[in-house]
Amino acid sequence: MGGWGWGGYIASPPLHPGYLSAFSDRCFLVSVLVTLARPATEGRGAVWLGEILAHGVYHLFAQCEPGFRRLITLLSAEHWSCWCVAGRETRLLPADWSASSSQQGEVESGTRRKLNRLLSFQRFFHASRLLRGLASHSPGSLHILDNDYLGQAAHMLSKVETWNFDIFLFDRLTNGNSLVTLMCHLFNVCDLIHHFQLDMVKLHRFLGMVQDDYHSNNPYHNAVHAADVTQAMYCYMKEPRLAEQLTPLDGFLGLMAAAAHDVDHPGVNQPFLMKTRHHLASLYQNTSVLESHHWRSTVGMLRESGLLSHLPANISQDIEQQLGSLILATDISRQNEFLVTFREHLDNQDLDLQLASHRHFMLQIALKCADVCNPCRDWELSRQWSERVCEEFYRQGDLERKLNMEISPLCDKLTDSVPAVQIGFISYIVQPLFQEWQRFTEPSLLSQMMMSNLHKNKDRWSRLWCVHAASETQPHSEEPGGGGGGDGEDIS
Ligand SMILES: Nc1ncnc2c1ncn2[C@@H]1O[C@@H]2COP(=O)(O)O[C@H]2[C@H]1O
Ligand SMILES: [Zn+2]
Repeated sequence: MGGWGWGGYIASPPLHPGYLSAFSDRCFLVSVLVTLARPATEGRGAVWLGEILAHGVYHLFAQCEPGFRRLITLLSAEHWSCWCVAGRETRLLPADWSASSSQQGEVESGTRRKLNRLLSFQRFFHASRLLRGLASHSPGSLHILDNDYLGQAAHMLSKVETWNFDIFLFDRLTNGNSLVTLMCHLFNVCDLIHHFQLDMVKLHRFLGMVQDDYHSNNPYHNAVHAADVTQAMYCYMKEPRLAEQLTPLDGFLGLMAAAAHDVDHPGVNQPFLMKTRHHLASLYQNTSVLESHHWRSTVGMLRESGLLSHLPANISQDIEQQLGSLILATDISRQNEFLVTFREHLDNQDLDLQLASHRHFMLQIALKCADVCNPCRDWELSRQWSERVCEEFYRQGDLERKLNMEISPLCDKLTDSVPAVQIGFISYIVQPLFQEWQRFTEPSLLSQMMMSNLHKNKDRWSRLWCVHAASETQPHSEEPGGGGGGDGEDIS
């Protein structure tokens, strides 16, 4: 059961040529574009899509409209700011690009005309997806559901603050739109739409983009996880000690950060990105690589949707920064840093939630709790998350095995069983954090219930681990790691 590997990052591992296969086509495309758009090509003034097409990736364009949002985010992070579309050709230009006056004039008028039409460009790809039968779930697809389903979903929403809220069922009832539906509901009940004078169309567009940018083929890091974390975050922000002090801005930030905190997660972890020298790892200098990407992608979508465009620039900038600080706090390698500070505050009893900085710290802690709260759910919900997260780890491990790379901790399906991974995760990550959370929220029925679930679930995984260990010694042992739920039936 040893070998708990949080934070065991690999320093400067070798580049493996096959690493791109770990990513979706969209990630691959962004990788190609960013490589081609690097300042090394600056001498030529522009990078033409035609060249990229010549690399044989055109078909990827048609599938990857969210990639363009990320691309723009990434490029703007690297001071590439000009974007224009001319016929079938797209140029990516550095902000300080200089060229002959005729070229420049052509580009400037093209830019003026086309820049504002980025959304039309996106619509082109949406249309393309529709034509090829690849339409994704969108908020608009809700109407195809039977009224019974919508009625049941609405009924669930009326109890959205209950801890045994079944997000998997809710996702089915909303036809895969759990994140959008949940967020719209919570924004309504928290009066955020009215308070911030939000445009409902823009809000829907933003939430639809966020939901679509989660990878639905990830077993764990998908939009349902985001919805689950958002529901938990809402429960935590309703804890009396916090709720009494939170401002509408805090509520807005907490829910937005929860919904977007893992957006565009590739289904592999930071060490994997580092050892395969993925462009995101170098862009963010091997530090909070995924979290930085989640944040920058969120900012890109916020700006693209125009959701905050009616607010003064200093306010929207502050919101973007605070979202960053919240999302970056979910980096699990920073767990100890936050835990130590949290404990110190509780020991010294010096948390003053009238201070914006202290409220922000508590939002960071609440989001961290929400992100790892799945072992505190009812067994049936908790077990599903455990199996999903391990499945994602094992996929990474299988890929590493295939690529002859060292298999990352927790990712080897042949040695890291689901019960063993769960016992380690609960003992080293979840329990220490929730013990402090319980101190902070005391007296809280929710915290009591979560701690009770946590202990029961840990006991159950321990029993399953014994069953698993015993089966390992039998001549006809079962496939390791599989069917935690099935085993659960045997021992209950
Ligand atoms: N039940 C679980 N078992 C093991 N690891 C988990 C579990 N739940 C969450 N995690 C890990 O904790 C991390 C918290 O941040 P992420 O959601 O990015 O990724 C999560 C997983 O890597
Ligand atoms: Zn997460």
